[in-house]
Amino acid sequence: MDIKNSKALFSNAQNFIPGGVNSPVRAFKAVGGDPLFIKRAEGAYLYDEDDNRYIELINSWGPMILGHNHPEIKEAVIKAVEMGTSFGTPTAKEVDIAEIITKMVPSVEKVRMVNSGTEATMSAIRLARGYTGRDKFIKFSGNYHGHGDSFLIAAGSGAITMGEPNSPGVTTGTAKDTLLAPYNDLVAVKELVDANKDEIAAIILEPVPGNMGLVLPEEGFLEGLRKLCDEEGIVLIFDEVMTGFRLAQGGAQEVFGVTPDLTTMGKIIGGGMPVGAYGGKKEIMDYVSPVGPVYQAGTLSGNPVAMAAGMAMLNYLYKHPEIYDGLEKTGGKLVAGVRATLQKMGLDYSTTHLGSMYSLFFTSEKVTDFETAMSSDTALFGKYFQAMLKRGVYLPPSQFESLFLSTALTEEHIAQIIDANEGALKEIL
Ligand SMILES: Cc1ncc(COP(=O)(O)O)c(C=O)c1O
Ligand SMILES: N[C@H](C=O)CCC(=O)O
Repeated sequence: MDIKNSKALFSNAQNFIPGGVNSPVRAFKAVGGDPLFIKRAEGAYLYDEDDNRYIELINSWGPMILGHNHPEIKEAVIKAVEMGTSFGTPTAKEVDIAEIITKMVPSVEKVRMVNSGTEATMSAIRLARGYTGRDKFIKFSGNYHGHGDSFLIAAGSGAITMGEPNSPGVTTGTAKDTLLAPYNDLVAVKELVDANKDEIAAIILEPVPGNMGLVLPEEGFLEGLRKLCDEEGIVLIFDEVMTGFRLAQGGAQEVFGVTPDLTTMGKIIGGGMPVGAYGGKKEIMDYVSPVGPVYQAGTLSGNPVAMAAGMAMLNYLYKHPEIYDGLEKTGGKLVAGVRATLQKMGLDYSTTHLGSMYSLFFTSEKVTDFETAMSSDTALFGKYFQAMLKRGVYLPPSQFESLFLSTALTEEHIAQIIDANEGALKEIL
């Protein structure tokens, strides 16, 4: 595969951008080789600067659930740009998007738009603290909530991939208020709550973590957290930046039937533009300024072009609920094919799957938390990644990221990915 243009760009980029990238995992450090510079994308494909074509299994880290350059989203963005790119005033589009979000995610009675998932989680924690008058919160090892200081403690995603789950630069003062529990371990959470009686403002979690690879909640875990939060006056925050509008219109909370107090959103909500949001019970959301005392603001929040993209995406998903069954079937076929190959080759690697999210872990342990995810052979994953890339399939460049499928994938693409998987495993083992 000729990637000389990508190589030249990466070499020059390193002169001006730390590591040559604007987000660490993109640098391919965990899988070796040079990152590909992407020129354009259409449907299920990415095209790099050397005009190589790849079947897409990241989809911009989740947002592109309808594949790339979907005509309805493209048209909405072009129309919005023609009206002006930013006003810094309220707009009709913000009301429309807030209304549709509350319809799709009924636990969200009021919502505030921000510019990224990171802003959404930072704001939600501040709100929970302001509302309860308590300082501490519980997060789960290997869950990732963006790069806010108080979340960069045993963080997943790029933080594990780069070997920095606890980032330097986070003060001891900040870190002391972040309490850590193992994901899926209700007993450990109860012990933490007992040891910090009346001091915990919130429990925040990815209800279905995708940032240590895909991990599923065990039966009763989410329900147990809900009950505990009710008993202890703790705000339960589902970080649905990844799972929101992806696992169902109403996200993981709809799939598992557990209702959080606050929800953080991002990715799909912006249709590919930089958008995040946090919302939930009216009573809590009315603590946000200018109604309440908890301050949060943003020059570009509710940006009209971003809102147009997000609205087109949400409208499409709202009108086409059948896509979720379709994505579940596509995911099911892909994972069945991969499992069949593993069985045929006598391999006991672990797979996880839910709807349009999927992971293959290079470990024989059942992956249920950070510790079991970390038992994966990351060097082998790196070889697998390169072998898949050579076969025209673009995976997330880290063992600790979920794969994301889109509606643009056809049966033929799935068959190609299953073949590539078999070829890649035969090459590396
Ligand atoms: C669950 C989750 N929360 C928060 C974030 C942060 O979002 P962003 O990268 O848009 O800041 C991400 C992804 O980065 C995420 O996957
Ligand atoms: N896993 C991260 C968000 O979901 C990936 C995005 C990034 O770190 O660039």
